[in-house]
Amino acid sequence: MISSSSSNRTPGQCDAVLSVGAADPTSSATTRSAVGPLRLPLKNPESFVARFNRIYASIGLSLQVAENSGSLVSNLNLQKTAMDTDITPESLREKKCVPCEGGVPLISAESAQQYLNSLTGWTLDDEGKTISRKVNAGNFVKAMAIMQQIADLAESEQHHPDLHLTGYRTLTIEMTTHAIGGLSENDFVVAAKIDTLLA
Ligand SMILES: C[C@H](O)[C@H](O)[C@H]1CNC2=NC(N)=NC(=O)C2=N1
Repeated sequence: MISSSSSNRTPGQCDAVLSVGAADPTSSATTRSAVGPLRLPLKNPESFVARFNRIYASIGLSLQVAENSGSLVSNLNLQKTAMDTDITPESLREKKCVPCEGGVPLISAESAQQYLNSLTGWTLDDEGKTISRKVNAGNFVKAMAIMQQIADLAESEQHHPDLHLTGYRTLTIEMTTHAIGGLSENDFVVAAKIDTLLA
């Protein structure tokens, strides 16, 4: 039975480790992983995790959810060290967004800070749910052209920013994952690719 350990959690929320390249996220063979809270469906959370692992095993992904609080803490610390060294502008640009209608890991504000180190000019909002970058495009026509480039990128990734053009040339780009009401790795992947567009 999957249970969430802490009383301030919303229903269905647990700690989870998502690994690439190893079935056992605590194994030294694990090369890449992301950790953080995950909101599970309230009905049949076990079958959600089992189905996730069946579907994504073919591309080396595995999801592990904490059964209780204590045991995962040391694993999380171990994974966090591995994850911090994995995030680079290059590694983010190489990734492709994961189709998302919920069920992707939510990235904590603390992990978001690690990701931000690989981006240019992006800031995290106070709630830790959105990252944004403000750009002076020079003039209105250039701002519109940048918006179109970002739109093409977002379509190819199937992950979309909120774009605000104000004061005729100031573009504010916001990334959040609407399906989970916060940040997922998709936001940082698109942000890194936008950085390349703007460089
Ligand atoms: C299936 C498809 O990936 C989803 O509907 C996408 C589309 N683009 C999206 N973009 C963003 N920013 N958040 C989402 O949750 C989202 N959902």
